[in-house]
Amino acid sequence: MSYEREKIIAIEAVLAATQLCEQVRQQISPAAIEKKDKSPVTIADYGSQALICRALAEAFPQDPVIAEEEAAALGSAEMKLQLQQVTDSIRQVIPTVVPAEVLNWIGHGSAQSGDRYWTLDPIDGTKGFLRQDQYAVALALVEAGEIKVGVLSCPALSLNGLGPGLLFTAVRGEGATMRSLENEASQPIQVAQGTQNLRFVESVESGHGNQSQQSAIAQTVGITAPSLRMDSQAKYAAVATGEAALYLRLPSPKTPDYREKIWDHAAGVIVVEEAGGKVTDMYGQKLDFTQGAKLVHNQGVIVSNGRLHDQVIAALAT
Ligand SMILES: Nc1ncnc2c1ncn2[C@@H]1O[C@H](COP(=O)(O)OS(=O)(=O)O)[C@@H](OP(=O)(O)O)[C@H]1O
Ligand SMILES: [Mg+2]
Ligand SMILES: [Mg+2]
Ligand SMILES: [Mg+2]
Repeated sequence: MSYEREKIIAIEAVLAATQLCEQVRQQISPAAIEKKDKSPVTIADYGSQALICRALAEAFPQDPVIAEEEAAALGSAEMKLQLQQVTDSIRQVIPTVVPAEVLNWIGHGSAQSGDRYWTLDPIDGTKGFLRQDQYAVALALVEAGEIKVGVLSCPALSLNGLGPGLLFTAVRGEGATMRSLENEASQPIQVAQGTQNLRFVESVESGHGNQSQQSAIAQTVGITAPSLRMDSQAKYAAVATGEAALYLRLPSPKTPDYREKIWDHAAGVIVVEEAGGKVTDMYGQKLDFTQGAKLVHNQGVIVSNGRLHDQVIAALAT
């Protein structure tokens, strides 16, 4: 089956959401709102989710969407001002929009599961976004547990003389491409082929991984250079383009029972796989996208150029 229409709609929606995020970011300091789990969310996270869910609901009304943000939180009485700000940010794209519609669109992303579903992280790396650093808008289509389409926008990323502002797209069996956000011309991308000057990427936030174990494993497989620390699924883009050979995300000793969320990975996974790389959990198992919002059957995420993969899994087993 061809996924041409899905790809076109997904790219268009992610580009519109990216523009909204960049407009909010360019205001001197986008404000953080604290969620129930103490993690930050901003006007732009909600605006991005509203725009993308609206586009998906219109084009693919039957498809469930499993997205990060919840409408209930933004719809509460004490969030009236923030809901108005989200509505205002969307007004530039949809002049007639009213707050109730915004909540409906965000709520469209609250599906729990589906055989065919979309998964969306409206801003991945919200902490990076707030620091004016790396973040991503990440959208993927999953069918029967297999990721079929991934679109990943990295508005603050520059690579190979392109950017800042890159868009990565992958369709199962068709390869992965990269383009500038401004220019439609795209080029195929490929993971690192050689064995020289290899680097690895990891999260900026030490609480999202195990940095000491990550550097020990990298050294065991011959990577001696210090890690490249990056927020968001921009780390997957770094591996997919050969900028890094490995992305290590091992469970943090502070949150050993944490299970990864599907929207933090799906788009990045297909971009890396279609660029010739490999993604598994820390035990070498495939990530299982059939269990709803969380990767309940997996722990840790290992993303590599393929070549290094077995060595990393072997090092983790000892
Ligand atoms: N304990 C723990 N372990 C692993 N992952 C966690 C944990 N807590 C949160 N998160 C998720 O991390 C997402 C951001 O990951 P990053 O790798 O971009 O983190 S970092 O900003 O570079 O530190 C972040 O995504 P966003 O909320 O979309 O920013 C969270 O979903
Ligand atoms: Mg978040
Ligand atoms: Mg995320
Ligand atoms: Mg997010």
